[in-house]
Amino acid sequence: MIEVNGIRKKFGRKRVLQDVSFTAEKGEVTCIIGINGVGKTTIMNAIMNLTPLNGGQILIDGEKLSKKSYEKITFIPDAIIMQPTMTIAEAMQFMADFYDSWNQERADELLDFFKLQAGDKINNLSKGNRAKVNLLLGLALDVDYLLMDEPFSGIDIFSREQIADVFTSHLVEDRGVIITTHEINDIEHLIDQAVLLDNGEVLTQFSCEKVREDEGKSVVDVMREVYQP
Ligand SMILES: Nc1ncnc2c1ncn2[C@@H]1O[C@H](COP(=O)(O)OP(=O)(O)OP(=O)(O)O)[C@@H](O)[C@H]1O
Repeated sequence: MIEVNGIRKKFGRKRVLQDVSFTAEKGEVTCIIGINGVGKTTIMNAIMNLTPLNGGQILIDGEKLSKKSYEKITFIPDAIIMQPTMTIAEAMQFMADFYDSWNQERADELLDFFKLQAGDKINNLSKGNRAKVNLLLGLALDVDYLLMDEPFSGIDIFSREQIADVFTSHLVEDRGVIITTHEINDIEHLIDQAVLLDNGEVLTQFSCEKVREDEGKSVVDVMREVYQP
């Protein structure tokens, strides 16, 4: 489990995270929801230990963040970081050379799943296919937790559906996934836990299935109540 306990972050005088706490379990997709600029990326960076905090702490499976955390967790940014002149096969080879946790079998399966051609140059791919390659490179790592910043942003409906399908497939399996979004509509069906952020604070965290079953509400219904009381 990833436990975010009361984290605080200031940039200069600006308080971006006031007191943020939530948990993300293995085998679940946890979605951090909030408008632009609310601090979602800052939270992801904090979990990856890429930004110093002004308070609070983050535990992964009960342990404080350290270099060892990177064996358990990976961050999939919202844009591909590979050289655009590389082919998909070259990008996969680069990852295989760099990461011990690279799982070639899963990478080949993902290539198939997303109907990508290994010989295609990243430069020549559509935005949707680039997003799929980006996801492939992250999902092919054998790590327990995957962090993704806005994986559906600016992608056409068909690519979005294919990307959504991977979350419910064995390719994500029992791993823990944290995604951020400011646009919940298309992905509501694949998230297990929702964390609603505003003004640098978590307004509420809830199980989407539980509110659906107990109260007959969708995530958007809860968002309306919380953001527009
Ligand atoms: N390195 C930085 N220096 C100064 N301010 C920063 C820095 N990084 C982020 N901020 C500010 O912190 C706030 C939160 O930024 P963050 O990128 O975490 O928001 P976000 O919720 O991910 O936004 P978006 O949905 O637009 O990606 C913003 O007001 C941003 O301008």
